[in-house]
Amino acid sequence: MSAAAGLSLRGLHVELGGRPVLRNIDLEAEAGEFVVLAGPSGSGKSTLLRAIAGLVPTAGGQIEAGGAVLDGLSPGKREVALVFQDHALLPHLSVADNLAFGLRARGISRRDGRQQAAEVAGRLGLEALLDRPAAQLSGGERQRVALGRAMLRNARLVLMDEPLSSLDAPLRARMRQEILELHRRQGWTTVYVTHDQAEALSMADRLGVLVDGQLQQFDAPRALYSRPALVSVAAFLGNPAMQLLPAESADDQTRLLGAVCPSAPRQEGLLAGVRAEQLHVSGSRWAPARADDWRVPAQVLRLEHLGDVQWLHLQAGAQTVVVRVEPEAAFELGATVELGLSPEAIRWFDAKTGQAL
Ligand SMILES: Nc1ncnc2c1ncn2[C@@H]1O[C@H](COP(=O)(O)OP(=O)(O)OP(=O)(O)O)[C@@H](O)[C@H]1O
Repeated sequence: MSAAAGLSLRGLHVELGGRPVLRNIDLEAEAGEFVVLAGPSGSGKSTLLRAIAGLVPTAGGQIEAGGAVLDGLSPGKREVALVFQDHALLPHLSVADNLAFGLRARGISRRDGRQQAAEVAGRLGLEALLDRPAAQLSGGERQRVALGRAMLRNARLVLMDEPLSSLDAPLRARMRQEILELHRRQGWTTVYVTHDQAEALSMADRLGVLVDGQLQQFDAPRALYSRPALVSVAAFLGNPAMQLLPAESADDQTRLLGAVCPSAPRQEGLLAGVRAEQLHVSGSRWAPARADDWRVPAQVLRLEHLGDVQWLHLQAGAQTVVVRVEPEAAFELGATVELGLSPEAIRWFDAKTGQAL
């Protein structure tokens, strides 16, 4: 139904209320790619989508989709579909009328509009609901209608702004798959905004992390997770995020990552990034201590039991760290355990610049 199209942003700059909200954004997405944009609240994710759609003015840079420059085109001329978190449906209109909404403005007759709406409803499993008012739909059904609208928009590029955030967890997991299948079937280039870690890591072909209006890193999710280029990405991505331990400061910290880590780079002002699943602890089956570990005694501060996993919070010198252990592991509060770390698991950062070494 829709032609595939890539997206290219070059030096994109947006100011709102006299303040820069997006700064010098460069991003190239291939046609058919599923791009996810993640980042803390207020980092500019929605603004970036709105700028691509032509809903906020840009103060510099260029936006190209499918080889066509979009700057200067009105939103209606951009062939871009937007799917919002609240679905933007008209509650009193039927599913059919919601789907067909906007087709009339594009010169499509009422009869053709209804026929196209019925076809799309069939593909989304909504055919039995065509006459039902949108207000009487479940969250998942509403989400499907919003996706159906994007399909009817005949869009080259589809922008989704936290489309699943109002759904409960099991439905969200199912809709993730539905959205990915639809994206592939339709040949869309999709830019998907979320602050959900699981969505960002599992859905993206490539993932961009925005912090404070700047695109920090744009790469495959696995690369971002295991090799963050910046402290800002390390500190955002993953649940829990990468733990950043200062390597040079108080005596205790030096003990953790100086004396105990003989091959640590001899440089001041470093941060050692480690993930909870890369730390080892005596008494755990999932995270057993290994022979070549650097080791340090640590005290059990707290255990967080989440059903399928436990997070063990430890105090090691002045540092608190979290280790992932099996749900049945038993640790006594206040007990001393041995915390271990394989030197090769560490990702080193320059504390001043935030850059990975
Ligand atoms: N119309 C506006 N006028 C002035 N500032 C705005 C306007 N809209 C957004 N902002 C500011 O721009 C920044 C980015 O907002 P944006 O909604 O793009 O962030 P976000 O990353 O999508 O956040 P969230 O995850 O909370 O939705 C925020 O500081 C916000 O306050």
